Amino acid sequence: MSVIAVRELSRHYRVRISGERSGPRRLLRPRLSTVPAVQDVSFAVDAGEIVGFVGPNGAGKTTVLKCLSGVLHPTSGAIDVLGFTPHQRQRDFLKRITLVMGQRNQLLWDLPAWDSFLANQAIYSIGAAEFRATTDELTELLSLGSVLHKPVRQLSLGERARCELAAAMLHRPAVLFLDEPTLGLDFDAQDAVRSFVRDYVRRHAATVLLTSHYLDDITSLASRVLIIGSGRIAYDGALGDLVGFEHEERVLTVQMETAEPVTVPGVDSLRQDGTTVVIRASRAEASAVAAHILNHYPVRDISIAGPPLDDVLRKKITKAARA
Ligand SMILES: Nc1ncnc2c1ncn2[C@@H]1O[C@H](COP(=O)(O)OP(=O)(O)OP(=O)(O)O)[C@@H](O)[C@H]1O
Repeated sequence: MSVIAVRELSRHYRVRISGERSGPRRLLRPRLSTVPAVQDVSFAVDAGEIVGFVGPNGAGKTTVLKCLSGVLHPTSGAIDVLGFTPHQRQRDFLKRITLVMGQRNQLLWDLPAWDSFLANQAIYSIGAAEFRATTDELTELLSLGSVLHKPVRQLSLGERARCELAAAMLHRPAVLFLDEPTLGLDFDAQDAVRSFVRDYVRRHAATVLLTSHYLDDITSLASRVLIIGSGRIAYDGALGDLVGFEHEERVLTVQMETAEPVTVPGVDSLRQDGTTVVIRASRAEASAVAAHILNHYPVRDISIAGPPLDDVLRKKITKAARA
């Protein structure tokens, strides 16, 4: 059963064209043009799925997430989230979703995060027992501890990001729209956010739509990806299928006994660093390349693998950007 259903969603922005008129005419009757940010986007997400939503800058990801969370009204098309029409912003809808943006700013700067949590408790009418249980759970999952009681301005970026995430989750949403949740964080903080999302989904069977330019977020959390390019969906399917589909390339990593330079006839993509040789070859050529090296050079170890998932995804995103 779909928790999110989007049918032929389009969202345009009206923007002022600068420089075409001058003086009072420019202010009174500005010339406007239409930017089609998202066009005819359709997809559905089932309960408990984590779907990665990726694409180049300006492809329309944030616009779709804002439409799904009711911040923006679609220009045309239909959206259903948990049986609600998001732009109607019904209270029961808002209590079951969250939108987390990379540039977060819901915590009050001069106060401890705990005070903002209390404000959210009132906004979402969370009962005392539920608030205690949820804050205990979030404190454990996000390792918040003493951080909650220091003024937010004294926190590191990573500590602040974890508090912001917790603040956005106090009402235990069933659907999470996460827009660049690890933006600007160091590796440890990125890991903390990822394992939080994984655990939260497991505990609460939540549904997640996640955008990120850090492809590690996508490959470590999502089993399915939506790729958007120039406002249109370019791919919707399992991550595994994407790899299988594009997976024509093989990467041979060879550990040589000596640092003697290696050459393979007909192969351009060969990098050698001392005794380590890395060769990219087509799937059809890979075994012949391996045989050539084994026959002509002293080899300590050889492995053949597909390209890293990140590479496959990156290529697909670049292709979507050009389409
Ligand atoms: N308020 C706005 N007014 C006019 N145009 C806008 C507005 N917001 C977004 N756009 C345009 O709509 C398009 C899609 O923007 P959007 O922010 O949805 O992309 P994105 O995929 O989230 O990009 P990024 O990865 O850079 O965050 C872009 O061309 C952007 O310039």
